Amino acid sequence: MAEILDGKSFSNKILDEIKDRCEREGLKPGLAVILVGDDPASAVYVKMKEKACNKLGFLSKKFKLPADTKEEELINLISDLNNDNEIDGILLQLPLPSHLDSKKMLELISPEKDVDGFHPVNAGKLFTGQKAFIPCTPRGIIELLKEYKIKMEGKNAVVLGRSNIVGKPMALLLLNENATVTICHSRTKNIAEIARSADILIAAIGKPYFVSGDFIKEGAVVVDVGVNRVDSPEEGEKLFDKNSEKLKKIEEKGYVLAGDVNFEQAKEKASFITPVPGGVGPLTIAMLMKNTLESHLRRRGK
Ligand SMILES: Nc1nc(=O)c2c([nH]1)NC[C@@H]1CN(c3ccc(C(=O)N[C@@H](CCC(=O)O)C(=O)O)cc3)C=[N+]21
Repeated sequence: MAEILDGKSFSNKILDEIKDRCEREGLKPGLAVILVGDDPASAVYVKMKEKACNKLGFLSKKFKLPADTKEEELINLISDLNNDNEIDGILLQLPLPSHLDSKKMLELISPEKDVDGFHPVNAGKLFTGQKAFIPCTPRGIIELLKEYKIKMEGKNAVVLGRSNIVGKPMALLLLNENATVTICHSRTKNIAEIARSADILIAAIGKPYFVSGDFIKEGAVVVDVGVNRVDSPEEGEKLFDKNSEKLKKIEEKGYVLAGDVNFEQAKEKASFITPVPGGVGPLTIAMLMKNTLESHLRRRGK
């Protein structure tokens, strides 16, 4: 039976440390969050980022733009924020409505304020091993593994998923920690078999419960990045056990979060596992705050 990697408690510890430091040193980092359109999940995430800012005493500026925002308006806002001295971090919440080109918009954010680490300059610096803003989710996972003293050096790490936001930077960070890294994706053959070779398995594919128990080697460390919303009872019945709490949640809340990993099956084989919710998600927010503090310090030459 696996030990839980408690991302929620660890992220609270990180947030407390940031808060203490800001109070001690009289720091007030500023984060701007841009939300375009009215995707309900995005609204929830943006609210969580605002809450974290308030808790830490950060300056928080939120920009809620309508779904039909013109490219030019977004360009102007990003440009204003690049020049706003109170702002240390700019986060453009993804996904954007389809008429806006997210690659193009992300490139307009000053790399010095790119606390998401999505700008090609930061991605390139990570690639070449220079100091850079590291994308929050993979950074949080590395810190979580270190917190639990999980050795990465020489271990077989398998990353499921190859996105620019999680999979690719995750693989590079594990490589930096001297793991032997394999990346699997939608065209990979024998994905379960490759996953079973993993000492450390990172699931970042975005399909609820894709990773079943037979993807997992006995004693593996399993990190679940999935935050899939399951909102129909029919889909819930296919995924979860009849008497699962998750089925009740769909009725109560209208949806429930499911990871990429079938937690009930995986926990029987893994040595450590992250839950969903309460695992990687909260760490993403904590790392965003950490990146924003670091940006603030750097911009002030500290
Ligand atoms: N520019 C940009 N940067 C992002 O970092 C970004 C983004 N766009 N778009 C969407 C994804 C998703 N994301 C999450 C953050 C926190 C939780 C989180 O804290 N989840 C809680 C539960 C939240 C709930 O109940 O819905 C948990 O897992 O315990 C999840 C997901 C950041 N993202």
